[in-house]
Amino acid sequence: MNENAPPKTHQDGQPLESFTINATLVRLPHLTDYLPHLKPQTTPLESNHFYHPSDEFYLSHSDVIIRRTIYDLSTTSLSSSSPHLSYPRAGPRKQIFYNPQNVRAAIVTCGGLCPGLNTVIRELVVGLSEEYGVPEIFGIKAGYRGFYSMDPVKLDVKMVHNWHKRGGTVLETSRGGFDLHKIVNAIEEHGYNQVYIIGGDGTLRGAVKIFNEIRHRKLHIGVAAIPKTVDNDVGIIDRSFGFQTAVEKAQQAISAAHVEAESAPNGIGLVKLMGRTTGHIALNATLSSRDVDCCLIPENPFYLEGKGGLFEFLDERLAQNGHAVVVVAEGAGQDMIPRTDAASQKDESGNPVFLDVGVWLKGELKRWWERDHKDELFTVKYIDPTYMIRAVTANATDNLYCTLLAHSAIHGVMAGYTGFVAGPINGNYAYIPMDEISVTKNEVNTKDHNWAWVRSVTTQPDFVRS
Ligand SMILES: Nc1ncnc2c1ncn2[C@@H]1O[C@H](COP(=O)(O)OP(=O)(O)OP(=O)(O)O)[C@@H](O)[C@H]1O
Ligand SMILES: O=P(O)(O)OC[C@H]1O[C@](O)(CO)[C@@H](O)[C@@H]1O
Ligand SMILES: [Mg+2]
Repeated sequence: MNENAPPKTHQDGQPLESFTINATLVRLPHLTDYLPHLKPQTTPLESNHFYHPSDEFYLSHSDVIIRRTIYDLSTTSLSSSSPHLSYPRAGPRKQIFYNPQNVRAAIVTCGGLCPGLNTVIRELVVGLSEEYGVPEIFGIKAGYRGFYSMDPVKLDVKMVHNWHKRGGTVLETSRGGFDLHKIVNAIEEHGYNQVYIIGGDGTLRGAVKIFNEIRHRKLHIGVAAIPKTVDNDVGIIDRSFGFQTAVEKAQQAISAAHVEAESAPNGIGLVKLMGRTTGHIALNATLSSRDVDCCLIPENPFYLEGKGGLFEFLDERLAQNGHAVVVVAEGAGQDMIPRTDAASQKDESGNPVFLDVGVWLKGELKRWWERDHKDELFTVKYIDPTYMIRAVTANATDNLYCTLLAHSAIHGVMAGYTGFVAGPINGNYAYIPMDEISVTKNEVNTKDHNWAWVRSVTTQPDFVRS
């Protein structure tokens, strides 16, 4: 028998040419779970003269998106134990669970800025007003705390018409201030019956609590979240909005670092990029730039001294090329930086406050050169673009993405779904239960091809001590 011959069957004995996946449909919470007498009505899209809905236009329970599309047939059991999950496909439903005329919608943005926030707000307002004829839409100011401590802003289509051309969030945002009972009481008191929450992992954890409390109180209020994180650290979805814009913006900093480094004897250009606990921005900016000699991310701890360390690598690179560019994600190397100020280790949301790895690394590089190469010229130019990569207008791709996210969320809430997140899975828009997505984390997989590609492009060490 030829052991190298390709197998004819996979693990379950099915022929490789045709196989069956046993997928489970993830159930989304629906208003009728706790309001069984709620009656549906026909969507106003039927009579919207811009639409000519056919049966294919509408989606139903049977339209699903399978989460996982990549399998190794020789090792994966397709039919049994581990469930292959599928999610409801996002889009308009023929039957909705609101009279749009009675909808009072609230929109809130929480956490850090991200390119595209204003586009999502704009499209929520435009979609609710123009597709469904919703008369009352309110913006909650300054994140979660705004529900109970500030007056809302009434939003209309005219007001938001050019918001997609602005960075930041016109509604303002903040960290901290999550008080569950005050928030849900305020939602009830203001009569909001649809709540759209735009935010990252922390925001999603808060949104789950809001949804659970609303369900506990059996209120006719739909809650949808739209995942926002410039770090791209939310799991399940393909990527988060604004991430690509941030990667694009980071190119300017890397190019400048490269020019500075090239223009000096033994020049090092050091760029710190956002990425609290994940290195997606640093990784993607490195791969798209190709000027980078070494990319340091939290998922792949590095060290400075000795064999296989950063200094040895840079020594060789400077000897070869006369310059080098290092990109470091803000969350990398934190365990090596001396920390003295115990008081400010958490921000208002409870996130760890990081020490400046760029400033620290610049100091370490200078100390190293002074120690080992005292008589040779050397310079480190440190560029920290921080907020410049996120406080910008979304690019065209992200603007389109934000538009589709907002419209997906509206269709889902109108259809009675609640406690869900709208997001793309394998290029198609799906509804994902909030509690499921809130516990996921999208980290850089240092075992996959992308990270190997970074290593082969930069030829940097793997920082595994031998
Ligand atoms: N576990 C939690 N339960 C309830 N609320 C939370 C929780 N974690 C964070 N929040 C609230 O969510 C809001 C945003 O959280 P955070 O500042 O962590 O930003 P984020 O949503 O993770 O976005 P990003 O990290 O992209 O800036 C804050 O108001 C915070 O108080
Ligand atoms: O200074 P702020 O607004 O708290 O935000 C900084 C953090 O927010 C993010 O942009 C998103 O989590 C991180 O990359 C960064 O650490
Ligand atoms: Mg976060």
